[in-house]
Amino acid sequence: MDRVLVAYVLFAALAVIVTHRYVKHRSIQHIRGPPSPSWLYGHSVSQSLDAQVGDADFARIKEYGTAWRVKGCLGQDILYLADAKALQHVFHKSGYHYPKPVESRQLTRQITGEGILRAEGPEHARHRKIMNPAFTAAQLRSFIPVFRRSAVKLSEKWKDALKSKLSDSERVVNVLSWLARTTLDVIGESAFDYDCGALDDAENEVMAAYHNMFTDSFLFPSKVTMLFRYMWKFIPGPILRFVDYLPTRESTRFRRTLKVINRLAEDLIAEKTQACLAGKAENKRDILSILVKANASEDPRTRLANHEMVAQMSTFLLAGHETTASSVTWLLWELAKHQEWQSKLREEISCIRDRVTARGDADFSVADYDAMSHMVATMKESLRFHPIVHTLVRVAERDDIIPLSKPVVSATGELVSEIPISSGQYISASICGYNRLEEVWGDDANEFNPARFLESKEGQVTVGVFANLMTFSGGLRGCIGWRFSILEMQVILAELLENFEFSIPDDKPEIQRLPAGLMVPMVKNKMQLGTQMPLKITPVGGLE
Ligand code: HEM
Repeated sequence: MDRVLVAYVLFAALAVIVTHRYVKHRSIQHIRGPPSPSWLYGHSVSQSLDAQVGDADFARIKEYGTAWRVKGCLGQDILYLADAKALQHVFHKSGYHYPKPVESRQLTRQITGEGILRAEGPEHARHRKIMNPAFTAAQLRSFIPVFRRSAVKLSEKWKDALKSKLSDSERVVNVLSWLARTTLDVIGESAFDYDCGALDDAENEVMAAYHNMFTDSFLFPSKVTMLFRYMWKFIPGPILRFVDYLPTRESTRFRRTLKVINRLAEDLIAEKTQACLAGKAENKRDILSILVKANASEDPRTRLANHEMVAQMSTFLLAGHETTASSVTWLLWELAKHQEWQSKLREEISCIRDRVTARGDADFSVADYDAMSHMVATMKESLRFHPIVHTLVRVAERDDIIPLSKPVVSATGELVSEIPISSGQYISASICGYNRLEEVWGDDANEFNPARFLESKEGQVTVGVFANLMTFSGGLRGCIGWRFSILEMQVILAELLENFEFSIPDDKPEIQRLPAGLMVPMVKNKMQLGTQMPLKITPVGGLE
């Protein structure tokens, strides 16, 4: 039965594709790109097996320039862009005319429900308007004690563990897993005023629901999965929803996760709504209380429905914990390799600590964290070097012309400084590619060098929300949580670097950047152990 259905869907899709190609008028055939290894799968298989995320894009930029053509399934042409002006056009200047394609929206719905990440156009604007009050500077400042509590707790857990671990090999910890537990506790408390308890219990329900979710569902998809996802664009929306219930690897995993998260979110929303109605939520600063209040004061026609509020919460839990944890993880790895920068950062933190003590304060303020200029520069450099969302996919809603900052050479040898495209054209924004462009970041763009961010950057085309990187994306769909994440990273890093030294373990594990939805670290030949970043930690000042 399943096979007959798949054959039917394949046939119908083929008919639509052929017709669509036939009437398509703006071809991007003149844009150069690597030869396709297979008509059926294009480059999808090789890309999903990337040993190091980004390497294929870096090589293509060298060969073809900052715009190139890659083949998807069934001969689909995908336009890859790393060019600053092109990205500015797509993400900043085109409003909602480059929505997310059906495949991304379907997967996002399965992971988070009908929340902001999936919404488009006026629906997205409505979500964003109600969520914005939860991300003001004043609101974020109020989260500092929450960030600090979890960072200090992590630090204490490590100190306790180290007391009994005296050999070098025993002092190696998987920093990614510890940081994911830390950031989950942070987002639980700041978003819901709820203690996820992840640092106290690695097996707790919420942590277990998310554990390895990206690798279980996105890493190394099968060829059938790739073809199946490609077909989604030809399936009417109401029918596509049935994908949620299929017994596939990813759908099963998403259902399991969302069931746990939705139950928790529903209980908490009911609790907060009651508190709000009873006038008991005035002093509450958590994101959910703010959303409930903002939603209550909205015109009923523009309010978020209950299922959208639930989806918002699963979005925060998901978008707000592994992202920051992974980014801090990559940064600590770089510091373990660049000991000179690590020492510099520690000296800087110590200097500011003296200033804080001299003025009689117990802890750093936002201004103190911002005064740690080497730390901020290192964060920018690490986010540039390791963008955990390495690619963003969009589809043109109408015919358009995409401008380029730097012309590319066409297949017939002409210089192309703008690319006409048809509605329906798939665009892949190479975030990792843009973040490494020599014309934007300098000749040493492929080296880790935080010093580049100590100098002011002038004349760049505006692209991203933070340090002009594409790491948090940009424009009206840029990451709403970027300031939250930056402040959280500052607090965690200051705490950890003040208390621990990080170094590469003696067996020098080879770290791979793998494409599992997010860019995840794994150790070569130890993939069965899941995502990990083993680093050796030593208390500052040595072991007691
Ligand atoms: C280093 C950490 C983070 C990175 C690299 C990151 C990156 C991104 C990127 C690239 C997008 C655009 C996604 C797309 O267009 O499909 C995005 C959107 C989003 N992020 Fe983040 N993010 C981070 C942390 C956070 C945190 C801490 C939160 C919440 C507290 C958050 C909440 C969101 C939300 C709600 C969206 C959807 C925004 C919209 O569509 O309007 N993110 N993020």
